[in-house]
Formats: sequence, structure tokens, C-alpha cells
Amino acid sequence: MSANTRLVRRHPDDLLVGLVSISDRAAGGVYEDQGIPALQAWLGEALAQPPQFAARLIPDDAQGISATLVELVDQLGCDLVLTTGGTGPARRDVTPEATLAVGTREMPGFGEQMRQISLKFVPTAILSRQVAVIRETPGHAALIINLPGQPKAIKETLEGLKDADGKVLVAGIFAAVPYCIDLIGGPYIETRPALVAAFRPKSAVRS
Ligand SMILES: Nc1ncnc2c1ncn2[C@@H]1O[C@H](COP(=O)(O)OP(=O)(O)OP(=O)(O)O)[C@@H](O)[C@H]1O
Ligand SMILES: Nc1nc2c(c(=O)[nH]1)N[C@H]1C(S)=C(S)[C@@H](COP(=O)(O)O)O[C@H]1N2
Repeated sequence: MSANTRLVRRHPDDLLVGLVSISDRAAGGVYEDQGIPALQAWLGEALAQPPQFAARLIPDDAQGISATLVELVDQLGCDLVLTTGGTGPARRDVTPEATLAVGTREMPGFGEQMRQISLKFVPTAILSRQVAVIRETPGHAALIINLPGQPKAIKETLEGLKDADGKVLVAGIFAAVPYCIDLIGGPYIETRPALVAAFRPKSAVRS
């Protein structure tokens, strides 16, 4: 996909997803980026219909992060943007500030739930300052969510924690994403319940 090209929906329920991996070292070629492949793999498995992706690998620079988020939402038309990396307390970790700068409304529940989930995996989950926002333009809106940078944290936060029998112990945040996208006027998306069961109120479930 070439830069700056608007994604075109193949059908009304086609989900347009922006993926942003934020890492000085992966962007600088010190190590191979695992963020974008992990996000693509998880969404490919979790969504009932394959989405369209636009992916960006960028360093931890606040202006560059904000500009990338604006490009993905306003120019490419993404409904959902997932970032990975740069949410910690280090001086170069600026993803939450860059995300809040382009949001028109904050969605604090996502950050709260992700920290709850992550605490089941690592005590340092408390160090992640991840946020989520809605970005609204006159004709469009998108949900933008920060995920931590550890590639394994992507599956952990999106999918949550299950026991050996597959019973959900802590719900992953993706359970709430389809209904959020409905409410902001985006496509109707469905998930594979084995990975994550999307929750919608009965009145919002399409028959
Ligand atoms: N995009 C990525 N691809 C592969 N591994 C990553 C990526 N981002 C982070 N990691 C791994 O997760 C660890 C913790 O992530 P964190 O974002 O805190 O790294 P970091 O040290 O700030 O990375 P960087 O210096 O590249 O910005 C890293 O040390 C690295 O091993
Ligand atoms: N699910 C999950 N969340 C996690 C982690 C993890 O391994 N799994 N690592 C934590 C750590 S060690 C840090 S420093 C913060 C911030 O990471 P980031 O700067 O890479 O975004 O995320 C936290 N959240």
C-alpha cells in the first residue's frame, strides 16, 4: 500500500485498520519489528472478516506519532488505529501524549482495563501509561488505542486472560471494540468467540 492513499471499503462492513509500531530501535533497524506482524496476526485470527491494514513503523517522536495518527484517520480513513510501544515512563516514551494531542474525546476505560489485564501477567504493568481516544472529523470518527511495546503484550491486552478450559478470567479490551466502532458510525464487525467474544447489548446485535 503506498503512503497517503485512502483505503477503499470493499463492502460497508469492511474494517479499515491503522497499525503503528513505535520503537526507536525497531525503526532504526537495530532489531526487527515484531509489533506490526503481531498485530496483523492477532487481528487476522480474531476478526471474522479480514480487515484492510495500513502499517507504519516510526521512532518515539511525539510530533511524528501525532502526524501518523492524523494521516491514518483523516487521510486514509481508518476506523480503528492500534499503536504499540512508547507507553512507559522513560523520557522517550511519548505515545500517550501524542495520542491525547489528536483525540477529540478520551476513552479512559480501555487504559484502565489494559492495566488490570496486564497486572495478571507482569507487576510492571503499572508502568504503562497507555490511553485510548476517539478522533472525530466532520465526516468520520476513529478509535485509537495504545498497546504496550512488548510484542507478547498485544495478545495479552487484546484477548485477556483465560483458564486452561478457555473460560475468560479477565476480559480483553477487544471485546468492547466492535460496539464502540458501531457507536461512532463505523462498520459492523464480528469476532471469532474462541479468541475474543465481542459484547453488544441485545438491541445492537444484528440478526
Ligand atoms: N517493535 C518492537 N519489535 C520487537 N520488540 C520490541 C518492539 N518494541 C519493543 N520490543 C521489545 O520490548 C522491550 C520493551 O519495550 P519498550 O517499548 O519499553 O522498549 P524500548 O527499550 O523503549 O524500545 P526502543 O528503544 O526501541 O524504543 C524492548 O526492549 C524490546 O525487547
Ligand atoms: N500485557 C503486558 N503489559 C505490559 C507488559 C507486558 O509484558 N505485558 N510490560 C510492561 C512494561 S515492563 C512496561 S515498561 C510498560 C510500558 O511499555 P512500553 O513503553 O513498551 O509501551 O508496559 C507494561 N505492560
